[in-house]
Amino acid sequence: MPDGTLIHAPLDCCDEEPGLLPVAEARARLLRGAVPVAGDDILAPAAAPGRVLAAAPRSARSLPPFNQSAMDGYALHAADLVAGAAPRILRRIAAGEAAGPAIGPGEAVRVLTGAPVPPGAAAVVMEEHVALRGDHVEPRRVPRPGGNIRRLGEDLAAGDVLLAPGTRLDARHLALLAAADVGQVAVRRPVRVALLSNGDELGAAIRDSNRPMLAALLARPEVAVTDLGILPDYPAALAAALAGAAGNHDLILASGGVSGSDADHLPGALRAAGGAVEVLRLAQKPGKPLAHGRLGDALCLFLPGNPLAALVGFLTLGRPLLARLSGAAEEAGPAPLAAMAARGFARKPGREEFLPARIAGHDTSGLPLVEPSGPFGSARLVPLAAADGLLWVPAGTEQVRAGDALRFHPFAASFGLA
Ligand SMILES: Nc1nc2c(c(=O)[nH]1)N[C@H]1C(S)=C(S)[C@@H](COP(=O)(O)OP(=O)(O)OC[C@H]3O[C@@H](n4cnc5c(N)ncnc54)[C@H](O)[C@@H]3O)O[C@H]1N2
Ligand code: MOO
Repeated sequence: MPDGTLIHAPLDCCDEEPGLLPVAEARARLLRGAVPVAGDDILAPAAAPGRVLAAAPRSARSLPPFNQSAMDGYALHAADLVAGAAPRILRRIAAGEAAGPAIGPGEAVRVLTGAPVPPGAAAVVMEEHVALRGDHVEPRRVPRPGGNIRRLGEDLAAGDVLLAPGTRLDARHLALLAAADVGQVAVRRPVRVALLSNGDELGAAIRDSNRPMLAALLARPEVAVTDLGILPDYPAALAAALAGAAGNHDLILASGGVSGSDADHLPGALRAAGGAVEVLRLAQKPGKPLAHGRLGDALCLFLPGNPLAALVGFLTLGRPLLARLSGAAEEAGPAPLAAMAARGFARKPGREEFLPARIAGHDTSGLPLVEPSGPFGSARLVPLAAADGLLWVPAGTEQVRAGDALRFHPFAASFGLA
């Protein structure tokens, strides 16, 4: 855990600065102090998309709930699964109707997709594969035993576990829960996040772009946000706001005022409020300065002020931290896609880099060809808005050449951005 110490690495250089912390190590440190929120909500599944399961729901029924026809056709007895058979059609069963009595040799039943097949039926022959002669059916293609019948319980037995705790419920899970007749699920209560921006300049000379960006990133069913607005560069006011928020939030998320200058007050304010804080300098570009800590039961994550740096810090560290707090099983997020550099560019080695990039085309195998969407700058929002995702460049790379294999985080797939 952070111990209240402010760590100031030397500021005399930038990308070659020694001792920068790898992002993976920073993520591990943040997650070490984070446990899922305690407390469940009991909800109807339809009210719970996006929420994280706290307990494993069990199926209230077997699936399929009875032997069911998978096709429009004719249910046949095992004795009639031979060439030349011509059983008599006894009746018709549609989906939702009762199966009725058993059939014997020489007997068939007209069945529609989803209908129960009668006892004694060994297979269903599709209607396209028969000839009808009066009230007799002649299979032209003999189905294999069991053919076109979905067997009772072949997918699930009543009482089976449907989903693991930690599952973030999405449309697929809602369909399964509905089919299995699950009326209620236990989900973790939302993670309570207090969001603030820090800086005297905000709202006047500079508009606050980080708060709406972070609020949009936090606008998810498993998160409940309190917007604390813009707080001034006044340590006592900052400390009071942090102390006030800590009592009833799981996470205080801020941006600005972390890089350690005489105008950066957030880490000091957290200490003054009685919290523990660790200021990090990450081998990440953008998003080098960052602080994290704890005040009472609330975790704190202070992102850098430059908007692109705040975004990258949120995506690489804030997202996994929120996932941990929410109890979600997936923490690292999806792996980046394989991509290829559409053109070359030089860079300073030393920090792994997340560059706003666009997909310029695809190679013959479908691999995306990506290139920076504009000049880089951690305060530049225009190339970010024009990007399709973030291109990831390893820390050691000095020169990217056209055709180089790269990794690319599409905004939608990797970060859930619309
Ligand atoms: N001497 C050094 N200066 C800086 C370093 C460094 O290592 N040595 N690091 C630079 C890097 S990298 C970043 S990123 C920033 C981070 O600074 P802070 O987190 O302390 O943020 P501020 O100084 O408060 O603001 C930086 C920049 O961002 C603007 N800002 C702040 N909040 C918002 C907001 N909510 N919406 C829009 N813009 C915001 C602020 O006005 C500043 O322009 O430090 C570098 N400096
Ligand atoms: O790394 Mo800063 O975070 O470049 O903007």
